Amino acid sequence: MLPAVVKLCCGISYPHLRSMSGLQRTAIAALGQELAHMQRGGWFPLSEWTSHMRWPLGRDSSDAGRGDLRPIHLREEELSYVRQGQDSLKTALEIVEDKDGWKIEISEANGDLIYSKGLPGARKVFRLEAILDATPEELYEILFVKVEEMHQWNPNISQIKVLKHVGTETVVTHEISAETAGNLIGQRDFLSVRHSCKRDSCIYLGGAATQLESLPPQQGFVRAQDGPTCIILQSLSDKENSGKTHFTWLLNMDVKGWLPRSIVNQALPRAQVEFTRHLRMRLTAGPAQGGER
Ligand SMILES: CC(C)CCC[C@@H](C)[C@H]1CC[C@H]2[C@@H]3CC=C4C[C@@H](O)CC[C@]4(C)[C@H]3CC[C@]12C
Repeated sequence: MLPAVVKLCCGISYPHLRSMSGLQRTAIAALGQELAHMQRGGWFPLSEWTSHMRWPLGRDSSDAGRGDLRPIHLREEELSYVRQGQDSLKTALEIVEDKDGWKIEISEANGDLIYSKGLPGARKVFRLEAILDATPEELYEILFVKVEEMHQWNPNISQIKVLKHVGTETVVTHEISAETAGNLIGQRDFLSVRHSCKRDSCIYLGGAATQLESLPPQQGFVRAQDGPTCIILQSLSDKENSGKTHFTWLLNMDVKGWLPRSIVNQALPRAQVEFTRHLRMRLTAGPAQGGER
């Protein structure tokens, strides 16, 4: 019965589907994938993920500077990374947008503020709020598009590699933090799915730990987990702040290993302060090696 109904619906909607573009096409391709999956006997409730297709992929998300040509035949594995990315962003935004229970952890002389909050399970998350002298697009370029260059301007990161691109909004990355003098936690590696989404005057970056068969935990490294995490880049339009960005960053990290919680809870907000300091230096100095900003 269900396949017959689906066939009937497809017949009726075929002319409309042909004229669709951008996100609509991706959504339809995703639906096609799901139906194929169901047909192969791997049924799982559609509603579990269709809710994410509408959000946070808003009407603008297809144009984060990347045109309209999108792969419409995502493989199931790739689709799963897109879903993980969207889910991480959604979960992280829920944490950030819940106004209860935040307390100021660090207040910097330059106005940057870091708040913290305990989540169920005794984990503490940190939220940095800062104003940066760059547009959201410039920051998106530095933080997402050129993520592999991050070690050039941030000595706390020793390497970031993009292992997989899924469309233009989702990547799987392998990150290795540096063994720096001030870092009591020691070197870590991370395997993360990172997802971007543009809506109105905001660009959102989400991320969470993921798995990749070809990159199991590496010998000699403690694999930490970053996320669900997000960065919100909100364009400021008032007179004195025009061209600037309100930068919100939720750090939600399980550093793993055997470490006293008090050490971890001091190191994480400090890592945020450091990160922002280097980001500002990158903004004033431009890229480390040639090229235009
Ligand atoms: C304290 C120790 C364990 C870690 C210190 C380094 C931390 C601060 C580093 C390690 C990996 C880094 C992340 C690597 C990749 C991205 C994706 C990018 O789009 C936004 C920044 C973001 C999210 C980085 C934020 C800073 C980060 C979390």
